[in-house]
Amino acid sequence: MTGIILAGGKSTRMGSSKALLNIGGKTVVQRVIEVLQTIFPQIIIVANDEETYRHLGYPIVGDIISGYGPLGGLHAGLTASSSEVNFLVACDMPLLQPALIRFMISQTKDYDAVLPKSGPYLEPLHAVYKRSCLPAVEKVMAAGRKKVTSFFDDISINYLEEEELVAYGQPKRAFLNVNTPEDWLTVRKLLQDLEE
Ligand SMILES: Nc1nc2c(ncn2[C@@H]2O[C@H](COP(=O)(O)OP(=O)(O)OP(=O)(O)O)[C@@H](O)[C@H]2O)c(=O)[nH]1
Repeated sequence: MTGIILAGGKSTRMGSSKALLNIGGKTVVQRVIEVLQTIFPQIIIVANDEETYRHLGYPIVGDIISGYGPLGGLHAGLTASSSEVNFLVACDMPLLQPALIRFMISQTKDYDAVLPKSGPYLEPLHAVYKRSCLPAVEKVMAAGRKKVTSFFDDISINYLEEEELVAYGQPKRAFLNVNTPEDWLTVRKLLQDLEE
């Protein structure tokens, strides 16, 4: 199994790289890696500025087709991966929970993807995608479609409701991501409280 970290974004709303925000001596992306390391023998970082992430010591691949946002990152990650089962995660989710991820992985049988829900919302950047998704991803990208969900009609998906997920952790907290300086204030406080 492989953990694929998406780190090819622009962090426009934050104004500086979200992945490199530091709290307690650890950056946000280091916190993502710390959790993935406990589960995945392989980790791939999909980023377009290799230098920023080289210090982390994991393989870095760039988008093969740029300008497609997280969908392009998924495409590059699945193409580089040698695993059937892949967990895709954004680089800005520092509160990941291993038990939740393990549960999601255990639900992959007979499906191309496992998508958790938070209330009515899908969490496509905290989801399992098998390599079997690649043809569908390539097809929508060839048609110029950029939404990360645009290939979902062409694959089989196991949707996991929040009610199922709460047995394995606190999904709302695990899905928290840091888009703006205000988000960072909230998440940083949460991390501080958890680590006190
Ligand atoms: N590989 C890759 N990852 C991307 C790309 N765009 C966004 N991501 C990643 O996808 C996740 C979600 O990205 P967003 O928060 O929607 O976008 P962002 O560009 O990082 O931030 P904003 O500029 O503020 O919208 C983050 O982990 C990003 O690093 C891309 O074009 N390629």
